Amino acid sequence: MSTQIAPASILDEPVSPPELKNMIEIDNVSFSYDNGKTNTLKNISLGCLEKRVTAFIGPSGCGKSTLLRCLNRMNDLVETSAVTEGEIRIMGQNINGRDVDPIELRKNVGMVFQKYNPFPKSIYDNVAYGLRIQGIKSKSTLDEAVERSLKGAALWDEVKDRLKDSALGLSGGQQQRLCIARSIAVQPKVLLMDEPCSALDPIATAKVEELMNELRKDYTIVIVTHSMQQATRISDRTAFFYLGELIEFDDTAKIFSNPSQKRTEDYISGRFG
Ligand SMILES: Nc1ncnc2c1ncn2[C@@H]1O[C@H](COP(=O)(O)OP(=O)(O)OP(=O)(O)O)[C@@H](O)[C@H]1O
Repeated sequence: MSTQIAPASILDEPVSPPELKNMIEIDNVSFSYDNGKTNTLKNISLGCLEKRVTAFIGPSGCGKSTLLRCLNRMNDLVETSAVTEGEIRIMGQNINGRDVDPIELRKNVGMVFQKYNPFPKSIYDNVAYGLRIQGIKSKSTLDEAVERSLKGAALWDEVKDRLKDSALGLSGGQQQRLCIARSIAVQPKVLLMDEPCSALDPIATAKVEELMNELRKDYTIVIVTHSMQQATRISDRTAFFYLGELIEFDDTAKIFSNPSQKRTEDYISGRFG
């Protein structure tokens, strides 16, 4: 079955070697926003391989962001919401267990949002923020972490001479890479990205995509994207959702060249969504 002409992957090693483990295990998860009256997510099971990029795709309202926010318990902020069934494990630990502190969880599971949201502080202070709230005061430790994180976010060369300037003076693409630097400064294991390029122009998008290829060497990445071209370029595996259900989950190359399900085929070929 041929679908659409998909652009080539930009990833260095797009294969999934069998020795890779699942960093995230989503095991038969249902989720409700309204005290269990209706389930927005229904019986979702999938695993996200460590140091690989998993893309969530599907039409608006299918539950991609909801599932992403379940992974660092951001949905806890909605009082009436809950995982009604199943379990999510990260590094083998049930993240909804009673002993899990969501603030601790979020140190390991960072998040980058659609609308870049630097603090109205200097570039340096933005990146150092998470470390300072962990109580780190040593200037040399902070300097080192700021440089490492900005290099890791491919922003160092552009800002190294103006670290004390306001982050709000950077371009949109630079602000998004600064937010990525802020997330990786605390050395999480997982990076969740909710449409990180949707507010960026094509050049800034290309930079963030190249950056993701680099970040994937150290982090497990889960990205929600509306762009099927982006999913093809930067993800190893893709999950297609529809009306709160996981319809198909497979290697990205397979999903976009030879999907098993008709609904996946219809979606990626633009017949709906
Ligand atoms: N805080 C909330 N309270 C109640 N319902 C919500 C909340 N957030 C999302 N929903 C509902 O849950 C469903 C799934 O929304 P979600 O944002 O996860 O979908 P999505 O696939 O990410 O959509 P989009 O691509 O448009 O961002 C939608 O019907 C939405 O209205």
